[in-house]
Amino acid sequence: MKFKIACLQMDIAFGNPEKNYHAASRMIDMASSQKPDIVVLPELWTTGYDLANLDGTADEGAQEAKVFFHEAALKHQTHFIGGSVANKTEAGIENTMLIFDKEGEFAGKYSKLHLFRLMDEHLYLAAGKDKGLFSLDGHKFAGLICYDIRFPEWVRAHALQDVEALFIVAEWPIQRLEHWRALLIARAIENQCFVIACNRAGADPNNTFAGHSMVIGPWGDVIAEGGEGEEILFAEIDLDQVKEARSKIPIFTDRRPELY
Ligand SMILES: O=C(O)CCC(=O)C(=O)O
Repeated sequence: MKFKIACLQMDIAFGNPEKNYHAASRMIDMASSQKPDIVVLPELWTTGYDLANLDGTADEGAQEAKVFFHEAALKHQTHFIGGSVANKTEAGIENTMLIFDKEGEFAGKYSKLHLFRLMDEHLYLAAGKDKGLFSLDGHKFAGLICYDIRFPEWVRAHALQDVEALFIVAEWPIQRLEHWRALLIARAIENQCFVIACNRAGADPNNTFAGHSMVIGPWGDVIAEGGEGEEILFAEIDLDQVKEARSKIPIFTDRRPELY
C-alpha cells in the first residue's frame, strides 16, 4: 500500500498557541492541494519550548488540539500525526502526540517517554507511559518524539510488534543536525522500516532548529529531505518495500535474544 506524506516543517511562535494554530491551519490548507494521505506536524507545535510558561499555555487534556485535528481530518479526509502538544494531565504536563484518522476519529496517542535534560524537560514535563503504537488503514505504525531516537532498544520494541513505519516529531537543534540524520537513517536500516521525521524550522530564544525533515526507506535510502527553513515536505512511501527488505535480510529471524 502506498501513502502520500506531507510533513509540515513549521516555524513555531514561542509561547503563542493562537498564532501557531493559524499557521498550522494555513499549512494544512496548502498541503491539501497535493491530497496527502497522512499529514505530520512537529513536536510542541502549539507552544514551542516555552516550558516556563506552560502552566498558562498547556492544553487541558489536549482538548483544543483534539477538536482541531478531528475537524481538520474531516475537512481534508486525511490522517493526522498531530506532532505533539503540551497536554495538562493529572500526572503533570505531558508532551503528547495525537493521531486522528481520515474519518476524524481519535486513533491513538503517545506521550514522550524520554525527557531531554539538556533542554530542561525533566523540570517542567511529566514522562509518559504509552507504547505509541497505532494503526491506520490496517497498517501498524509507531510514534516517537525527538530524543526518543537515541534509544534504539525502545525503537526495536516497536519493530518487534511488526511496525512498518516510525513517525518521529521533533524540535531538534541545528548544532546536532548530523546526529539527527545519522540516527534516523540507522533506525530505518536496523529496523527495516520507513522513518518519517518531521522537525520544526526557525529559532526560539534559546535554540535554532535544524529543519531537515526526512522520509527514509527501509534500506536507509533518503526519499525526501527538507532544507532549514519553513516548508512542506512531500513524499510517497510504498509499504510493500518493508516486506521485501525483511525477507532479503531476515534480521528478525536471525536475532539471538536468548544471548542479549
Ligand atoms: O537528542 C538531541 O540531541 C535533541 C533532543 C531534543 O531536542 C528533544 O528531545 O527535544
